Parts: sequence; structure tokens; C-alpha cells
Amino acid sequence: MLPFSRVSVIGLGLIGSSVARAVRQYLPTVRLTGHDASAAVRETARRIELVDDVADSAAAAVTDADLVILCVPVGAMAAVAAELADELPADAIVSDVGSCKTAVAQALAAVLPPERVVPAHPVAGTEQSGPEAGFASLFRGRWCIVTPLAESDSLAVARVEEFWRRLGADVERMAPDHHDRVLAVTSHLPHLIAYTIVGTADDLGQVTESEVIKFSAGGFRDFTRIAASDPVMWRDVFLANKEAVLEMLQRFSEDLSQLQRAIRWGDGDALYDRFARTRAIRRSIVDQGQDDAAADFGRRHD
Ligand SMILES: NC(=O)C1=CN([C@@H]2O[C@H](COP(=O)(O)OP(=O)(O)OC[C@H]3O[C@@H](n4cnc5c(N)ncnc54)[C@H](O)[C@@H]3O)[C@@H](O)[C@H]2O)C=CC1
Ligand SMILES: O=C(O)C(=O)Cc1ccc(O)cc1
Repeated sequence: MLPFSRVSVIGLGLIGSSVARAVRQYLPTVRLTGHDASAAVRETARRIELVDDVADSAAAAVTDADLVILCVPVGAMAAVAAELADELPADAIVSDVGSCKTAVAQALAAVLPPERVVPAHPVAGTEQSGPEAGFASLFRGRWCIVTPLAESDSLAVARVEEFWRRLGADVERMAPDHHDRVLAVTSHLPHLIAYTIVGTADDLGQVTESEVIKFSAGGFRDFTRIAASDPVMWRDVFLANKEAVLEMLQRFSEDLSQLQRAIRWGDGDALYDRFARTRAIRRSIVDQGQDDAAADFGRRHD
């Protein structure tokens, strides 16, 4: 049975437009409505026929929905939920795709009936943004972490999980605070490091007359991809997941200091041990079929 038949997507950027495209592809009988605060994005959505109806307000977009998915930056979730609360049908479920969950869960539960709120996070994306950057296969073979509230209705949780499975994701359930600590180290900290290193290299580049750009290759190029990620989205993630990110950053700084000391004192064994350990980690990830570059290439070309 279809988990939902009338889905409303609020925020039609990379993730919202990917959800819309995936619904079209994998749940073709679902009636899709969309809304975005940006008139230009709404115009693009109409032009490319992303959804069946583009509404001019969040409230108008949800009047006959049975699932509403909020795909806006984390810092905008509270305002959007408040905008649509009065028009939400009594049986509709509200979910979201935000990259951190504790703050979003609290924001949604403050203005919506908490039993109908089922926060989620598809752990899949790119450094691109906007309605034309999305693609239907983005979630295939990727995790979607569902983080129910204590009050979430269990049938609503099961339906949201089924929805993500239908879009091709592997679903895992987690407590919101646990999610935020795991993602702080696996996603948020790496983005912070990329933003830092590309900025540092750019500062140096001014001095050395763009040698940084000229000779950028390998590792640095990979960092520039991550550092091209959307500034509004990532500003909001760091403000919303402050405690977990600061904790992981503290640990990271201590480990970095150890490597700094090993280089200063010529401690080759310490450097070798660390690099051998991390190489083994990468190899075990690739062996498990989680090499993103290969997987992304496959998804976009099939
Ligand atoms: N970019 C990524 O790789 C991933 C992002 N996410 C999460 O998905 C959410 C959306 O991110 P993206 O799609 O990448 O961003 P995006 O920038 O491509 O799209 C966000 C859209 O939300 C719209 N928006 C902003 N405030 C709004 C409001 N008050 N009402 C209606 N629309 C509004 C914007 O105009 C924009 O079109 C964020 O919460 C992010 O944390 C989750 C997984 C991956
Ligand atoms: O582009 C990349 O490498 C990403 O890491 C994409 C991404 C960004 C944010 C998320 O919450 C989940 C996935």
C-alpha cells in the first residue's frame, strides 16, 4: 500500500527537488504540491514542471496534504512550521530533511501537534543547491535516519520510514541527540575543516600569486568541492548543532596537536601508526561498497 497519496514539499532546492523527482519516479500516482519562499525558485519549479501544483504560500501548499516535508535550511524550519500550522489537515504528518535533528524536532513540536511530527535526515546530498540541481536517484542506497519524538505516533513513524524506503533509501531509527553527535563527526566537522583549509589556502594564495589555484590537485581539490557547499545551509547547521560540533572540534584539535608534536620531534612511528590506521578505515569503507564517488557516478549514469 502507498504510504501517502498527497505529498507537499516546502523548499524546492537541491533536496526538495530531489524528493519531488524521486516521488515522481518511484511513487508516480502521488499528487505533488510544492512551495518555496523564493519567487524565482517557484518560477523555475513551474517551468520545469517539478510538481503538479506550485503554491504561493506554505499554508496554501498543505491544505490537502497527507505528508508535508520541510526541505528548507534548518534555521527556517520554525518559521515555516508556524506558517502552515493553521492549514494543516487533521490527519497530515509533518517531516523534514534537516541535517541536524534536536533543534529542528524542538522547533516543530513547539508549533505542531507532536504526535504528527516525524523528523528525518536523508544522509545524501551534494555541494550544489537549487531546484535544477536535484535528481531522482539521490537517495538510492543511501541512509535516511528517522529520529522520532517521544510523542510521535508509531504508525506515522512507520509510514515515513516506508516513504523513504520507496525512494530507495536504507532507513535507520535514532534518537535526535545521538544523531547530532554522530553527524557532528561524520559530516559537520569535515565541512568545517574544508571551509577552513580552503580559506587558509586562499589567504596564502594572495601572497604567492595564485599558486594555490594553479597547483591545486588531489586532496585540496576534494576540499574545494565540500567548501563550495551552500553558505546559508551550513551557517544554520553550525548554529543549530553547536554543542555536539564544539565537543568534536575539541577532540579534533587535541589529535591535531599530537600530529603537530610528532612532526616537530621527528616522531615517524607516531605519524606512520596514525596514517596506517586511517588507511585501513578507508579500505573497510570501500570494501563495504560505500565509496561515494563511485556510487554517485553510478547513480547519475544509470
Ligand atoms: N545539501 C545537502 O547536501 C543536504 C541538505 N540537507 C538539508 O536539506 C535542507 C535543504 O537543503 P538544500 O536543499 O541543500 O538547500 P537549497 O538551498 O538548495 O534549498 C533550500 C530552499 O529553501 C527555500 N527556503 C528558504 N527559506 C524558506 C522559507 N521560509 N519558506 C519556504 N522556502 C524557503 C530556499 O529559497 C531554497 O530554494 C536543509 O535543512 C539541509 O540541512 C539534508 C541532506 C543533504
Ligand atoms: O556533498 C557531500 O559530500 C555531502 O556531505 C552532502 C551532505 C550534506 C549534508 C548532509 O546533511 C548530508 C549530506
